[in-house]
Amino acid sequence: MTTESANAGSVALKPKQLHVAVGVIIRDNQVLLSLRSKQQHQGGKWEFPGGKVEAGETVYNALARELKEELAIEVVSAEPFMQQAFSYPERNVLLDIYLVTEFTGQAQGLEGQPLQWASFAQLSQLNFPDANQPIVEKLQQQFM
Ligand SMILES: Nc1nc2c([nH]c(=O)n2[C@H]2C[C@H](O)[C@@H](COP(=O)(O)OP(=O)(O)OP(=O)(O)O)O2)c(=O)[nH]1
Ligand SMILES: [Mg+2]
Repeated sequence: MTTESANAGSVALKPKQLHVAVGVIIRDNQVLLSLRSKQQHQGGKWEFPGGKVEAGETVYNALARELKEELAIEVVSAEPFMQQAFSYPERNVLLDIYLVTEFTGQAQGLEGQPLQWASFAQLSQLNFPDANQPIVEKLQQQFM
């Protein structure tokens, strides 16, 4: 059930929360990042690839679908890492973050987006959406 339908009919509607499946794709101690296009929300910033969970979809399935659509990779193995809620002035997000520890295929920016592999230390130097700060910190604590 989406947040919206769960709240349908209630008096005080909660702000809409967008559920997002996010993949921290790790290979050889590096993480795959994708540049959000200028037209997107939080455009021009680096992201961990992923996208919105659709109605009736598991987070894992959403993650696998998005990584195939955006990067042409097939998830073989992924595990939950953390959840991060964040309120931007214009929307509330719930990031459902998975570690993608095994995948097949060579990552390409299928939507024309630049990609880069970054070390865990390099993550501190890059511009991410504000919601990502705790994710970067936890990754650095765990993997550096
Ligand atoms: N994928 C991703 N989204 C993030 C991250 N950090 C962060 O705040 N977000 C936010 C930005 C967006 O508001 C939302 C993701 O939505 P999106 O619009 O990119 O989702 P999508 O891939 O389904 O995109 P679209 O087809 O609607 O263009 O989550 C992140 O690291 N990765
Ligand atoms: Mg996306």
